[in-house]
Amino acid sequence: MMATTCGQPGRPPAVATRKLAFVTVPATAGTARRQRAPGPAENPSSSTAAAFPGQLCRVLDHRTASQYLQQLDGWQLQEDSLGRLHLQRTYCCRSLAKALALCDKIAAVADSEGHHPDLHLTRHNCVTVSVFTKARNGLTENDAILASKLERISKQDLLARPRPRCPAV
Ligand SMILES: C[C@H](O)[C@H](O)[C@H]1CNC2=NC(N)=NC(=O)C2=N1
Repeated sequence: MMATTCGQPGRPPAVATRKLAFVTVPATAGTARRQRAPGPAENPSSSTAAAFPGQLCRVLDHRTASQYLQQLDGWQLQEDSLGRLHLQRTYCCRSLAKALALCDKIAAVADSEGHHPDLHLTRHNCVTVSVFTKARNGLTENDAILASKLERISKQDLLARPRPRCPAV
């Protein structure tokens, strides 16, 4: 099911569910309930596939965003030059080819979700992933869900091996 994104004319909300597929909405997120867009065969694995009319695509403040961050190991909150919050994480890979293979895996998840990160190749083998909702010019629940799904990508064969620690002298 083609994902829809924030800011599009919302279709009439269907059944609301509280717990998002991959992240738990912090209690302080208010009473906003996630509405799932009706669809011929709702794709449960594409949890950002729901239309987010109105409040559900509300921009998260720093405090709420920080609560999502507690469930996203390795991710950070970054503010860009326009003051917009992004979820950001850098993966360093074994080679440029492996970094591009990781980008390919990320792209497949993003395309299936209809929600996309910015990807930056740095230091020849590192991929910095930056996620925010462009249609809302800020961070929304969709971004936390996408980050959570990117964490589930199998990538151990692509990531740089941890450097052996020098034995204590
Ligand atoms: C038409 C298309 O679904 C929209 O442009 C989607 C594409 N992917 C997206 N990705 C992100 N991060 N934010 C968006 O607002 C967004 N909109």
